[in-house]
Amino acid sequence: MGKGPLFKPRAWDETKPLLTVSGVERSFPVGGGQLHVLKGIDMALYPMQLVMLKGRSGSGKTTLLNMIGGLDQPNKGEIVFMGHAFHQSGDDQRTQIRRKEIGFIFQSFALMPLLSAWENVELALRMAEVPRSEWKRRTAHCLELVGLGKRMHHRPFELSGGEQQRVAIAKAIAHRPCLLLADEPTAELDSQMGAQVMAVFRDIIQTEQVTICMTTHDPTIMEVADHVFEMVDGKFING
Ligand SMILES: Nc1ncnc2c1ncn2[C@@H]1O[C@H](COP(=O)(O)OP(=O)(O)OP(=O)(O)O)[C@@H](O)[C@H]1O
Repeated sequence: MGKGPLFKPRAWDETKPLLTVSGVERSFPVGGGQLHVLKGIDMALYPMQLVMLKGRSGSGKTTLLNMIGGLDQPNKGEIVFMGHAFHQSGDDQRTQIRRKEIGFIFQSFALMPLLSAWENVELALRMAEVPRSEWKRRTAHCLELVGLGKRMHHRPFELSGGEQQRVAIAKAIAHRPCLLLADEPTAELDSQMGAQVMAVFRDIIQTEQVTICMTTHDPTIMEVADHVFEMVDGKFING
């Protein structure tokens, strides 16, 4: 294993946003017309915040999350992430920034079924081109962080839904992103497992100094947010 600190602490200025969304609009061509999904979104994410997006099904939460993560671009408006203008940059440029600085978690856990928890996390490090010499230490650290120190060599089918989601979290933070985006991460879990996942989120915000932006429908989950944005008809009704 490597020597020295696992990583340098980040020098965040917590008063400066990590990401800003200004006047963002997004529509999709549907049946010869345009479906206006986002109609002028403004938001800011600050370092080490836990932010939630709520809104009825189809209100545009996933569409917004995709744009924040650089997977899609707005028709109008600006998205600036750590000084990078996502609304003006090309696919390759956004992909590079995303690989380095952003982690994704989905409702279904997106694990490789034949690989153990350990191998799943290692795969994420390989994909992010983290030097091989760091894999062992980082993998052990991430799995311990999500409370799976004793289940490192289990494969997904040998783990509960909550444990699988925690492997997915370990995988998403392995390359040490500063922004973690999660689309309904607790939707397939019972309330106890959902609460465990939220406790892990709270923990990694501190230990990894990461910002988390997630969507949810669950009012009890929203109680632990630093800020909740509510989307109605393509706009936020609170700021
Ligand atoms: N690529 C696309 N082409 C056409 N329509 C799309 C596209 N992506 C999303 N939409 C439409 O935009 C609307 C918003 O979808 P979105 O997935 O963002 O909603 P959501 O709030 O995340 O919903 P849910 O809570 O059900 O996940 C929906 O009506 C959807 O059908």
